[in-house]
Amino acid sequence: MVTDFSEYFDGKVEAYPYEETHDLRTGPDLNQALLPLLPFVGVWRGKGHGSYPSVPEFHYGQEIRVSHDGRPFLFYESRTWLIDATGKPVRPAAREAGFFRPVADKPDEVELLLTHPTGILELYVGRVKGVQMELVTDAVVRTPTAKEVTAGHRLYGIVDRDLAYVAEMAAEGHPLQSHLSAKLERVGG
Ligand code: HEM
Repeated sequence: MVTDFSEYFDGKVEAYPYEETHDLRTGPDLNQALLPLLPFVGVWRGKGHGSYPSVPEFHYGQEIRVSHDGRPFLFYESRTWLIDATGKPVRPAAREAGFFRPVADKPDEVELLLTHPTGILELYVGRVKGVQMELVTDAVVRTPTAKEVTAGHRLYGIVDRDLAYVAEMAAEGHPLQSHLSAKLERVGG
């Protein structure tokens, strides 16, 4: 095993040299394969509402960023925070990040790899129809300490220029059912 790396370091490295953007007016051209997913590129912010049989109803704020670097995939990240009845932040909540991958030669098909800091990895496959995207889990992988999430289903759509979605999950012995719904405004891109 190599333990002396000095021979690999022959000077300073510049910052990452390629541009990434959530704004279609700047940066690299959008890869042609991403055209069906174009409406989702941007920065989105809004409020959502959640529930589950074992969980009291909650409200949350959310920011989603969907960006590209010219290659045929989208980077996706979402941060959420619980809010009270007046909209005041209560605490940070779920966070997730991943990649949307269009399927070559099948413009209406998409794959999504999504990771959660709660020890869960979700692999979604889905379809894009106009400004709607429906995704179902093909696999869910969990660390030994994660909650028992076994399936997910998400429907995203552009509604009146906003990004709206509903998300269902099967977890902790409960069948697939609603956990989240939200509507987010475009705030960037
Ligand atoms: C907008 C994003 C989300 C928000 C704001 C949110 C919020 C919550 C809240 C407040 C709870 C109650 C327990 C707690 O306070 O932590 C909860 C429970 C839970 N959430 Fe979420 N969640 C989100 C997304 C997700 C996602 C994407 C998954 C699965 C991949 C997930 C899986 C779970 C599970 C397994 C539980 C526990 C259910 C049980 O114990 O029966 N959540 N969530």
